[in-house]
Amino acid sequence: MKIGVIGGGAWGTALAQVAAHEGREVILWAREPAVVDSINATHENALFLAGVALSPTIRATDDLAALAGMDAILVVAPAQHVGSVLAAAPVGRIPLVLCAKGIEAGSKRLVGEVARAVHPDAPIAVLSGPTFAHEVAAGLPTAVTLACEDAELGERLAARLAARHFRTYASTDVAGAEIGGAVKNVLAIGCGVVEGAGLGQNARAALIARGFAEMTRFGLARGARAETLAGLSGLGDLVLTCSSPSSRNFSLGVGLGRGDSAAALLSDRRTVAEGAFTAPVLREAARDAGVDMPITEAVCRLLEGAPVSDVIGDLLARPLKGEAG
Ligand SMILES: NC(=O)C1=CN([C@@H]2O[C@H](COP(=O)(O)OP(=O)(O)OC[C@H]3O[C@@H](n4cnc5c(N)ncnc54)[C@H](O)[C@@H]3O)[C@@H](O)[C@H]2O)C=CC1
Ligand SMILES: O=C(CO)COP(=O)(O)O
Repeated sequence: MKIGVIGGGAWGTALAQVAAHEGREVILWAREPAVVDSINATHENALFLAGVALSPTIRATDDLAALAGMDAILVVAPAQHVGSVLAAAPVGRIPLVLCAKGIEAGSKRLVGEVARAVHPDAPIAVLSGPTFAHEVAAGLPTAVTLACEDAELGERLAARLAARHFRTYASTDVAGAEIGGAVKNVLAIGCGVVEGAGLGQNARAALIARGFAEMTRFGLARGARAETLAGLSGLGDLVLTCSSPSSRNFSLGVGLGRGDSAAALLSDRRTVAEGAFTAPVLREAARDAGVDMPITEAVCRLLEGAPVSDVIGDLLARPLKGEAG
């Protein structure tokens, strides 16, 4: 089986490593010539996944045309860039496995909707779950959701992308898998703020639980299934990303919680914190759908520069309500 990977960041590289270890032929497209050279010459991605010895069979390229004829293409560019990169890729009817977590600004589309618009003949699947790239690349046990509306294709892809330490659980709920991954990044920024501002463990647990309620309300309004949101790609990833400074979203939140500005925190990073881009568009999408998302609203205000004490004070001052509400 020939696997193409679009995106030479940490996650594209880790997924390429899993596939190559399973004996797949892997071609990875990267945007940065330095990544292509580093992978081909030294079998390491020194820019985005330094210190991991990659399989020498992974071939990197800067030419999207090299992905023609693959059996499946993993799409691992940041959510805001998936549309433009896919538009230049020779996809046709090749199954696309979408691995980015986010909502496109402006269009308010999930990544699957973006991919369908660009390549309407390509079957779409979503791979999502609690997956820090460095752990996956190190061969540590990991489990993900592999969602595809075509159940038979989904099971085939799940079998072919799995490895002994990388368990894939098939699902047909594409929207559910996508929404969990997109929303958890925003909530992880909020949990980071709690950490950075020293608000305590109780507050963080409350934010995870009430954040999950938000994710569920939004997901159900957009056609997701509750069991998907409670699974690996929803609650599973929410718990991971909200508990660890390994998360770029969580660590962005820690900086905000300490009083640094979003602009300063985002300006000197090469890696992506998807929640910063998803938060404003998620807020718009939630308002469109008539869904109350107070934590998402709070994260947006913090990204816009509102003082932490004001935002937390306003969250706590909201009228009391029933837990199911
Ligand atoms: N790193 C991780 O542990 C995981 C990441 N993801 C998701 O995978 C996606 C990619 O993230 P990472 O691989 O971590 O990236 P990264 O943060 O390691 O690297 C940044 C990536 O963004 C790309 N990029 C920057 N500007 C671009 C542009 N204008 N056009 C196209 N690409 C551009 C770079 O080429 C590079 O591949 C994100 O949606 C992320 O949420 C999902 C699961 C785990
Ligand atoms: O999606 C991830 C883990 O599942 C990675 O999280 P961060 O993008 O916040 O680092």
